[in-house]
Amino acid sequence: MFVTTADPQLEPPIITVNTVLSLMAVDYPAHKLACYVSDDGCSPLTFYSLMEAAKFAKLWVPFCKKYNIQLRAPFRYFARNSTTSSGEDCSLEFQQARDTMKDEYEKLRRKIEDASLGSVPSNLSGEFVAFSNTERKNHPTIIKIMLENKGGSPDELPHLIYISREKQPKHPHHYKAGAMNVLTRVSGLMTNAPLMLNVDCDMYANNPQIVLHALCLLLGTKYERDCAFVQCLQYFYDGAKDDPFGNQLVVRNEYLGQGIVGIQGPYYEGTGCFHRRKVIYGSWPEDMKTEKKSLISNGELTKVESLNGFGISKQFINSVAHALQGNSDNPKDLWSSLEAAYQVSSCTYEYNTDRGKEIGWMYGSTTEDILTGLAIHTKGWRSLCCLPNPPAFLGCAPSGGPASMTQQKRWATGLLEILVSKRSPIYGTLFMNLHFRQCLAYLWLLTRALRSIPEFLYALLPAYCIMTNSHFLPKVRRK
Ligand SMILES: O=c1ccn([C@@H]2O[C@H](COP(=O)(O)OP(=O)(O)O[C@H]3O[C@H](CO)[C@@H](O)[C@H](O)[C@H]3O)[C@@H](O)[C@H]2O)c(=O)[nH]1
Ligand SMILES: [Mn+2]
Repeated sequence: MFVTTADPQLEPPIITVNTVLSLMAVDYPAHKLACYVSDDGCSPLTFYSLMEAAKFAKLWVPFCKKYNIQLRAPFRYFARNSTTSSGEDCSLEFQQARDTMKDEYEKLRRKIEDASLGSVPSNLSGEFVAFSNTERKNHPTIIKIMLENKGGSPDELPHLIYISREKQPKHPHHYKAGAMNVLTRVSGLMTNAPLMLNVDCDMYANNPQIVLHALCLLLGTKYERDCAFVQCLQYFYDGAKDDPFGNQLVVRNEYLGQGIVGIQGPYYEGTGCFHRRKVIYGSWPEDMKTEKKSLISNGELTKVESLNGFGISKQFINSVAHALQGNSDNPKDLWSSLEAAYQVSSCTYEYNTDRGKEIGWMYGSTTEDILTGLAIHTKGWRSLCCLPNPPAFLGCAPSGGPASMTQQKRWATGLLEILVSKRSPIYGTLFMNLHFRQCLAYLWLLTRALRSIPEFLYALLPAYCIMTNSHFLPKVRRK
């Protein structure tokens, strides 16, 4: 489970903390889960908040599981009116536990708030030493194992790991796609799960059974090739009524998103998505039939050319071999892979590899999600849509004009970049395995910026007609 955050000002740590808590508490055996938080802001505040959250999680997760709480992001759970909702335990014991939990959450919230007002921790010592003399865009890698699941007691929590990848002004960091690639490598070394869920820091898990739902889809298909990833369509909480800024993606989700399920499947939307690790490592659907035995012998990648893209870390390449073979090779403890994890998070690790071009999260567009999904569909993979009730994840859409406009501009630019790049869907249909109708669905999305011209002219038309006293619609005739 990957959570990305980039800026503690724009994305307040309390929101990230809630997302992490909701993920830590999902209904799934905890020793099979690990939560990795990527912090592109290299912020001691984010780290401090997570440290406090890890302590709170030890109370919160058992509480949620014991009383089968449905909403496991505390800020949303406690924001509802204080009377118990239907289906919830009414016993005195539960009420007391709930009140204690509310107090504890309030303490956590206050600590984080105080920390963001003052500069906490005031002296960067102890756990925080790594953050001294760091700048947002110029600092070495910081990896902190915050919780480790030793696989013993049933009450244990998933692993929780904090990563702030190395950044240097001279080296491109590729924004979120870069962060996702580092997360993929580090998690490959540490836990190497065959499936990866990624969410934005402001998207909490709203349905505690979501992992089970997604697994049913991923494992329920007859052939793996039928499903490269499972996308839970984006829904938002407290969105503005009637979506005046169009950023709740109603059309994309309700109509197009569900419509293309019948072709090759939904777009990858950047959040709320379960990916197969193999697919991210560049597997083709055909590989699933032949198992690609030649690539691997004794669990080691053999062909030199197949190493391209995975870099120089031997330990990482081994983990890739296991992932491609479908073996689980959970390393015994997280600490043993820490050194290699630092190596693969360096900003030069990807030089001379195919990362971002052939494998991993794709570089070259600010909407790396659509580009990555397109690259997967172009290889002939399908994807599936997961729409459980209640919705799987709920996110936060910008509620004001300027923020929405920045977001729309970024999306429009990113989509246009894909349209004119050599990875455009037209190329994918003509020369690769993208289905024709899927190509049309991508073109609808990618031409979004171009559509603004006729839309703008259409919007000007009424004003023009009023000024010139003409009309563009047929006149209603009255007798
Ligand atoms: O350098 C960066 C920039 C962003 N992010 C993270 O990426 C996510 C999405 O960024 P945001 O600025 O919030 O973009 P949105 O427009 O809200 O996100 C939508 O659009 C993005 C593509 O532009 C997708 O990646 C997202 O999943 C999708 O929800 C957030 O968790 C950020 O913390 C990073 O980790 N590093
Ligand atoms: Mn966002």
